[in-house]
Amino acid sequence: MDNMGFADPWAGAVQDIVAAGRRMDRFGWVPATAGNISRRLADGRIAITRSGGHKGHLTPDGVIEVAPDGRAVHAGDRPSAETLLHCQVYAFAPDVGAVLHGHSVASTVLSMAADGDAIVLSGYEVLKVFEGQDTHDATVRLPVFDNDQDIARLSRAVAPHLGRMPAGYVIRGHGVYVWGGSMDIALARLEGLEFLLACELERRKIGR
Ligand SMILES: CSCCC(=O)C(=O)COP(=O)(O)O
Ligand SMILES: [Zn+2]
Repeated sequence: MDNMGFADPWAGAVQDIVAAGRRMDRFGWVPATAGNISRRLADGRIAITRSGGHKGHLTPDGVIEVAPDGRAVHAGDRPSAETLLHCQVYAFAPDVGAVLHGHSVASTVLSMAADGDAIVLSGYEVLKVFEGQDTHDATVRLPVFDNDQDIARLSRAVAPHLGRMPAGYVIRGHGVYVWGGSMDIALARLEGLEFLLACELERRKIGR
């Protein structure tokens, strides 16, 4: 039995991914076929969404297995185009159990408007959703990487920064990557981060 009561851990991971997709869709973070979602099982297997489907309407068939190097375990399966970005987080952090990628309006707009290579979040109570933050009186730097259709090259740009990302990161004009020890933790971080980005967007609209 896993912690969700599933006798088959793979079925539990699939269910986590299907439910996460629905939740992200409710917030409007996975428009059209955008976004991708993965889960690492206790035995090291990685479950990830197939490329191209709507992540708010996933069925168990929309989730497939990839090896740690990102290749599909079963011939003919086409995993997310961004699988390498998930696998690099799992390789870097053995305690991570879920990785989420969404395309919200706030992350897309703010990353395109960012002057430098980060979005800076300061003074918000919700910063406490991130590991190591226990006060609103803090500044969290959300790194912004230039978008790249070459995902292997993009993953190489991200790699040196992975140890310094309490809130995940943003790809410019594209979306966010967030992770956590479990799917629930990853979702809570994504929700917290998206709340903060929405606040930042509103603040800039009113110019304060
Ligand atoms: C229409 S979104 C373009 C692709 C993308 O950025 C994305 O997140 C979804 O790609 P996937 O291959 O995981 O479906
Ligand atoms: Zn994407």
